[in-house]
Amino acid sequence: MTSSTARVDLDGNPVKPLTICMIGAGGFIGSHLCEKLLSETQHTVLAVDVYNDKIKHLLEPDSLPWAGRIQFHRINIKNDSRLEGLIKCSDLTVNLAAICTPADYNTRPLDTIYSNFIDALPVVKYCSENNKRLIHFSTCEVYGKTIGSFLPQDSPLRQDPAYYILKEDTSPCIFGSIEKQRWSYACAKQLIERLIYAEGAENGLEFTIVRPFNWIGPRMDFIPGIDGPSEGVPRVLACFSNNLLRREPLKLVDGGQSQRTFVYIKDAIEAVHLMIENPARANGHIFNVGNPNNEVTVRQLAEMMTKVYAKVSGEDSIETPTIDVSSKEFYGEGYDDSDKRIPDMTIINKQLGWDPKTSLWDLLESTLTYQHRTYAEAVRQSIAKPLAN
Ligand SMILES: NC(=O)c1ccc[n+]([C@@H]2O[C@H](COP(=O)([O-])OP(=O)(O)OC[C@H]3O[C@@H](n4cnc5c(N)ncnc54)[C@H](O)[C@@H]3O)[C@@H](O)[C@H]2O)c1
Ligand SMILES: O=c1ccn([C@@H]2O[C@H](COP(=O)(O)OP(=O)(O)O[C@H]3OC[C@@H](O)[C@H](O)[C@H]3O)[C@@H](O)[C@H]2O)c(=O)[nH]1
Repeated sequence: MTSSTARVDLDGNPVKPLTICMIGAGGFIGSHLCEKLLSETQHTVLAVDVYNDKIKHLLEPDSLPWAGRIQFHRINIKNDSRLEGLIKCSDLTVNLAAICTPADYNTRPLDTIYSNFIDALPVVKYCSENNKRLIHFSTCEVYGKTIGSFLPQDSPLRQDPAYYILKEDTSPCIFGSIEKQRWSYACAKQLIERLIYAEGAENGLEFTIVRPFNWIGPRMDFIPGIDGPSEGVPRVLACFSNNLLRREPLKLVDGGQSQRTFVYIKDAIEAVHLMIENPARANGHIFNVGNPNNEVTVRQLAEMMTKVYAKVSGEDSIETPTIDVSSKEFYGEGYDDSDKRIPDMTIINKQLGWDPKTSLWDLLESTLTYQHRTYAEAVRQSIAKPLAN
């Protein structure tokens, strides 16, 4: 539903309709952000991406209530002179474009570094030179490993939040050695954060940096062999969904001992919406966006997804629901992992009053219902095909 009433910001001031240049709009987060902005605001989106499959439902047909408020520009930001013009005619640029799947970090480190640092440079430059506001997507991976992970296994300090909670303004960024190429992504993201921060300090760039902590939900990544390459390795939600759809054991990398906090995409998009409409509260800040209450080990995530999938599909789970696999076998040489990621929420709570709401069980239930509806039949057919030939 398109809102017709005047919107107000958190301080009661009217929000005027903005033109937003959204780079990477065709991806997982971009598709949800486009949906939100089109259905609940009067803002206009200039959607930039090389793909538009995930936002096709927003672009066609012309009779959609928001027709005229979204334009798709098929642009590769690596080499397209149209980008500056789009940034110039927008009030705000949101940059989501990146290679951001861990399977690429150690196997395509050059592409990863170029995508996350070099390709983002012109975006920052055009915003700074044209006095345009920038919301840039970084990552929780900039924190790397926790301080606690370097303590002896039996140290009581490991239980002390001071050794593991990740705070925007005080936590260090702790990466592995250079040959652990996993950190190519985090390091590139860290450097672009530092560059944006410096543009703010020296040239007055109005910026906000977002550090997402494992946002998950419908349309995340792809199902290998269905809407992505058969040999592709997406992020964990899609890997486990693929295993469940194919009735294969879920693969636990190095025993699935790493811990993550997962936040529902729809909760997280609320936070970005608040940043967009409250520049006075968001400018100059780096925000963790995650759900500290949804922490699990990867093994626990696998177990919960198995239970939820059985419920939503009506199929019993297989006899051996998980198997262990080494990280070398799964990701190849140079993989390394973040041990634990709990976001401190003080800053976003104080500035924007935002809190995540959805429990892990509930967000998995709605997400796996979507995965089942969207993919179960296609997977069934792809499994049946080789037998028929
Ligand atoms: N999803 C998460 O939990 C998460 C966590 C941490 C950080 N992030 C960051 O958020 C951003 C968006 O992530 P996502 O999960 O939506 O990923 P995604 O891969 O679904 O979306 C990224 C989009 O950028 C586009 N893109 C990449 N390079 C481009 C280029 N050169 N020109 C034009 N378009 C290009 C891709 O086609 C894709 O549609 C990324 O910067 C990522 O690093 C996401
Ligand atoms: O099939 C799988 C896939 C993944 N995993 C494990 O599950 C954990 C989470 O894996 P993800 O693929 O979601 O990736 P990570 O959480 O490590 O990094 C992500 O976090 C933040 C973003 O910047 C990126 O989207 C991505 O780098 C890792 O410990 C990984 O080793 C499995 O055990 N099995």
